[in-house]
Amino acid sequence: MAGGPGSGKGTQCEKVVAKYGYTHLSSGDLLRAEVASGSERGKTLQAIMQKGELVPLDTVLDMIKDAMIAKAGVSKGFLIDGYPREVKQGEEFEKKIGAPCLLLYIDAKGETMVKRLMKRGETSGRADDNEETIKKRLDLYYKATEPVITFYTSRGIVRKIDSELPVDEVFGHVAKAIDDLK
Ligand SMILES: Nc1ncnc2c1ncn2[C@@H]1O[C@H](COP(=O)(O)OP(=O)(O)O)[C@@H](O)[C@H]1O
Ligand SMILES: Nc1ncnc2c1ncn2[C@H]1C[C@H](O)[C@@H](COP(=O)(O)OP(=O)(O)O)O1
Ligand SMILES: [Mg+2]
Repeated sequence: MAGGPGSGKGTQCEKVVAKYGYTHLSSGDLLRAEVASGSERGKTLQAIMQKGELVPLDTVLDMIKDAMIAKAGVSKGFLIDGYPREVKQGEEFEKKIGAPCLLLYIDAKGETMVKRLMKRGETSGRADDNEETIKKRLDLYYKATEPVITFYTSRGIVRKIDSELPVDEVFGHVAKAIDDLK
């Protein structure tokens, strides 16, 4: 699942898991867990995330790969949230793991994403949900992540979902895209 910061990826992933039972792997959650562990590596990651930048490709890909291996025997399928964030990440994923069958592109306007993140920041406790970092994350999204969507569009696996709608309506479209796979 791809989309800008605050577009609603996490919200939709939770609903997909409830309905389909896929294994949800969020690169952001994996990174925040490493930060919460208090490790040296976590400290380095925290500094990068607080600035709204991308962490090194190898770090995040290794984390996803390890999480996938841990669940490989019992998973009904993997729902990956927040990865790839740049074309190179997609290429490396395919070399090391495999090709995705569907890319759900959760699309909201820039101003909507900013509003949602400012609101989320009131309670999230996330170091990156502040005005300055949000702006940087959004810029980086347009620069680095939108090309990922173009790349997979040329493969014919992208389903673009309008995320300006209420959560349940967005989910209706997400579920339709997943059901169309079957
Ligand atoms: N369709 C929607 N309409 C209104 N608010 C939404 C919608 N989807 C998500 N939100 C809210 O926007 C914020 C960001 O959503 P989240 O799922 O955390 O996005 P992401 O994981 O893409 O950053 C959350 O506070 C969430 O409750
Ligand atoms: N695939 C990836 N590559 C590099 N950095 C990543 C990454 N996924 C997450 N990060 C880092 C940088 C992001 O700004 C931060 C938060 O990610 P996130 O939780 O997926 O954000 P959001 O759900 O708000 O879009 O973690
Ligand atoms: Mg999220």
